[in-house]
Amino acid sequence: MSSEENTMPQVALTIENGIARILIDHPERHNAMTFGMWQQLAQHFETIAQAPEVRVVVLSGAGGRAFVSGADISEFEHLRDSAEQVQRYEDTAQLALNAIAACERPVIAAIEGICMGGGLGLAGAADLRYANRSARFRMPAARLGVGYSLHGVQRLVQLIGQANTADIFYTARIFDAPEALRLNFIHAFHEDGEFHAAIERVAATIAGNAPLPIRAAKLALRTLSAGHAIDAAAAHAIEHAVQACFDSADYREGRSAFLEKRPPAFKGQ
Ligand SMILES: C/C=C/C(=O)SCCNC(=O)CCNC(=O)[C@H](O)C(C)(C)COP(=O)(O)OP(=O)(O)OC[C@H]1O[C@@H](n2cnc3c(N)ncnc32)[C@H](O)[C@@H]1OP(=O)(O)O
Repeated sequence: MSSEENTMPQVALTIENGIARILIDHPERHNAMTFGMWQQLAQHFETIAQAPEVRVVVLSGAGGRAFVSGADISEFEHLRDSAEQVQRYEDTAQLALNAIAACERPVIAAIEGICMGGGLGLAGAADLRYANRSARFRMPAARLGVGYSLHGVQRLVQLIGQANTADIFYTARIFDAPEALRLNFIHAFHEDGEFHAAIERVAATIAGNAPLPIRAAKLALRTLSAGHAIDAAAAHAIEHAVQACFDSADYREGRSAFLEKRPPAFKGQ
């Protein structure tokens, strides 16, 4: 038995230098998400919500060959053989995906290798998606006979459009990183040997920027992507978040740093 086979599937969180790293760790199944892993993922976002020092979250897969290969199919027999069980599973996965979308800090999906099924959903819930050149993408629902939730389809439509979503769903074909970029699913891909450094650079850049304007922008983006008219309460919440930027010490720091030709040091206040 290899050391990989001894690992317990888990989702691990570490926080260091303003960067929260969430590692999907189930490499012997290409980081397939078990029911327990969806629960752990949601819990980590609760921890992050209570950790004001976090400026950015990086979501990645262990082992170097996969980001996430989707839901763990070996559990389907036990967890998805009645309508209630399917609903419970969907609700649990949805809770984790909503936690990513609702996180006030930007979430980066670092897609190294396989990104399929629920892995596409997971990456799609993040704010930013970067892949390595060897990454492979697929929406295999139609090859497996599994249904995909309305939210999941909606998120893909928002990212890659209705026609492309239909294409990748109906054909269930594998596509590569250049095509994922062309479809607008990812922002960029990097050569395999440069991938980790590229992720570190973007995470450090975001962590060094002022948190309040980022928070206000994420709130606005999230409200706009809800797909319905913005009501007065939502508009007020966004205006409030924008105003908080102008009232902040970081705003003064940003202006001073610019005028003094030095890098800014933001405190998130
Ligand atoms: C609402 C959301 C629903 C979903 O997400 S449903 C799941 C959607 N995902 C998939 O359908 C992907 C399934 N996996 C594959 O098609 C293949 O794997 C890959 C193309 C990703 C990789 O192929 P290769 O490199 O040949 O590896 P390998 O030998 O197939 O995989 C190594 C071990 O990993 C297990 N595994 C891979 N993906 C999953 C998964 N999603 N759930 C459970 N197990 C998985 C395999 O079975 C195998 O296991 P063993 O070594 O015992 O033969």
